[in-house]
Amino acid sequence: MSAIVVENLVKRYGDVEALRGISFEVSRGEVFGLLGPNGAGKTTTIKILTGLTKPTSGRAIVAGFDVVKEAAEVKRSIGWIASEVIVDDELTGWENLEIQARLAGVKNWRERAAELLRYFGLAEAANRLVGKYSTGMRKRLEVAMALLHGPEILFMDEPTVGLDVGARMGLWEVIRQINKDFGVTVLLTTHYMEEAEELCGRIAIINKGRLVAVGTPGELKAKYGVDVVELEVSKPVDPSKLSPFGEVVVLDGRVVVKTQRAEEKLADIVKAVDGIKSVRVKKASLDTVFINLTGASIEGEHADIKRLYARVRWARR
Ligand SMILES: Nc1ncnc2c1ncn2[C@@H]1O[C@H](COP(=O)(O)OP(=O)(O)OP(=O)(O)O)[C@@H](O)[C@H]1O
Repeated sequence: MSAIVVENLVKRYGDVEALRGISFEVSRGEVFGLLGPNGAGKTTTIKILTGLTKPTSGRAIVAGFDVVKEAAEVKRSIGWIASEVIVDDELTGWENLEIQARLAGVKNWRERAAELLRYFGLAEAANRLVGKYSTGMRKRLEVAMALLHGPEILFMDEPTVGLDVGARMGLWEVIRQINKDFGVTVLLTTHYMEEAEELCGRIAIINKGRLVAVGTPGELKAKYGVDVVELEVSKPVDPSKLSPFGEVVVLDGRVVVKTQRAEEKLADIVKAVDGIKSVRVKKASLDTVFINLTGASIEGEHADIKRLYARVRWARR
């Protein structure tokens, strides 16, 4: 049986059509990634699947239960980790787990909490204030809290945003381990292609509320991979000068040329354009699949920090 079935999901917020009819399935035991540029509808999808908001139309079945008609059963079957901080710094790890147990109504939680703390290497730190934990320890505690009631499916909305490289890779390892050891199905959203490629068996790419591709990283690269030449320009560009080299997308201050064997064409491409400030060539990869399908470039670290602050502000509202 599938862990998640999404059928023609539509979500409107007033005039904004956040989801325009998306459908996909996630098998039990999969690590499945939802990828898409800002505003694509990733968070909206997760909110519907976790029962935080209702779809305008369409249907979603999570762990065998309808997200609208059987919301309580869905809640019991899933765990949810947001990118914004959910642990309380002024409590110990153990106390955080206790609060989670009470919120989720977990009986006999003490044994399970002790087992999870051991599993995540936090047993010795259990009675220390979380404010004194390292980032990696906090993340492991968050995962322990989400697993306390024994969910079948774990939803993670941009789980590694704002983490440094070490903590990010540590969390990847945790996700792989819990998937293997507990058989938990994971649906995560991410902006990082590397993360999707490292972790996800299959990936769905969403753009402007529509699902534009789904498959394993290998399948997506074989089907949609292109070389991308990205030019940063100081003057407007006439796209017809670049069209002999491939498909041209003109963005704000940037031009993207989607092509094959980019290295052979680079000299001619550069000659055809005035006012080039910088040139970047990306060989076919999941990055270029994403650019090809969404026209969006991948966000850099700077944008990442801005996103994190925006999310923390949002979480505090
Ligand atoms: N509560 C809301 N009210 C009105 N519009 C909303 C609301 N929540 C989301 N939207 C809009 O719906 C669209 C999809 O948003 P969503 O947060 O699902 O995208 P996302 O892919 O998660 O983006 P991001 O990566 O930036 O978080 C956006 O246009 C957004 O502005």
